[in-house]
Amino acid sequence: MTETKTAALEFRNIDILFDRSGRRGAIEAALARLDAGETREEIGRALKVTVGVAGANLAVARGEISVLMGLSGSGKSTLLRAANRLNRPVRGEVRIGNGSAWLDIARCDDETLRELRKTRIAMVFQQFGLLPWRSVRDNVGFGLELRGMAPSIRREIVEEKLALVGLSNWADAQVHELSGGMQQRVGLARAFATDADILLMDEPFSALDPLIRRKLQDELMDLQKRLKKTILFVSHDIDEALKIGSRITIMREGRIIQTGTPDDIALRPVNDYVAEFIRHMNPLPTILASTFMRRFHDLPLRADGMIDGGNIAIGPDARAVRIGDQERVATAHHEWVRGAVCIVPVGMSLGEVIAVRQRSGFPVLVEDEGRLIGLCDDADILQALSGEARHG
Ligand SMILES: Nc1ncnc2c1ncn2[C@@H]1O[C@H](COP(=O)(O)OP(=O)(O)OP(=O)(O)O)[C@@H](O)[C@H]1O
Repeated sequence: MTETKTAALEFRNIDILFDRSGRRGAIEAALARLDAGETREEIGRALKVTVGVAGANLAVARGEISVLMGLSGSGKSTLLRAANRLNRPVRGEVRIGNGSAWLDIARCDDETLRELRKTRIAMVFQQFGLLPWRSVRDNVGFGLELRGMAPSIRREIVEEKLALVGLSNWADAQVHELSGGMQQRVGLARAFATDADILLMDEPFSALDPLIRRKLQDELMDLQKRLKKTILFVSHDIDEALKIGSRITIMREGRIIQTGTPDDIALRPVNDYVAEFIRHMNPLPTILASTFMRRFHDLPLRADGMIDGGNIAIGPDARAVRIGDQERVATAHHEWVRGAVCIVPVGMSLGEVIAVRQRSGFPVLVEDEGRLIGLCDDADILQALSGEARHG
């Protein structure tokens, strides 16, 4: 399996059950019923055992942001918390790469687990998990302090991480003096300070108001470009998931329904349940030109040899374009001049394509690594807006 090679963290056949009955053998009985195909609800009713996660398989690749998405109670946090054994699976493995070998977090000894939590896996919570009576600096350095790191070295690392999240001037402030968004930055800095390569983020931004939330999402994506951590991120917001996730996993009633890239989820939902999530997303920042443009190789040629794009014709050298009986130049959108047709990159979002289309007044051409490959006209944009995006 190629995924295994590059995975930093891998869940294999994970079942996590919670016994509310206190009866001996309840978990084993629940597993037997689970294997016989009974639902979470049936098992809960019959045995007072909650199925938190069932049969979950997920590989999180090194350096990616993998988002767990689903409604409340779908098992996202339960699965996430198995990654540092805050929840212990009753069956299955949680594998983490350790040099050239794998370690099973679900079964390793306590000493190894403590070491992993200190050095490899850090967690950022929704409610920040900060110590309000400590200063910002002392919160960021908390994990290092626990590790027994000397104050002078600790201070250096803490300053560096505070600068990373833009809080250098707040180092001596008390945490309660900070706004929610700033407190969450302290949480991020603390996670970064440990140098953990795996970050677990449980709805870290959901307590924040929408503007701050979007800003922190942008900041996280920026930081991630530089730091290249492996991030497992829980969210119940499809827009957030599609924005920050390199891969998204949709969960329902403890089970994984679909794992895929944002495009897979948005354009190729495996069933109505996933499609329903997608119907509620905001397509403007999410859908990319690559997915709703018309590709040149799907378009007919005109008698004069130009590609027939309806309202626009594109010459064989692909820079000479014709609208009606007028020749136009095609130019990169950031070098736009009046009367020109704009060329945008294939990764441009629907919202931005609309803005460019609006400004130039012409259909928009799409390029990939310097080569023109397609176009977006009003009909393509409307189809994308109405959820009928073209498949890439
Ligand atoms: N420690 C626990 N003890 C008993 N039941 C639990 C425990 N943790 C989770 N559960 C149950 O497991 C199921 C999945 O919960 P989980 O918190 O993982 O869902 P979630 O998708 O993260 O939801 P939310 O978005 O509301 O946090 C729920 O039915 C929950 O009540």
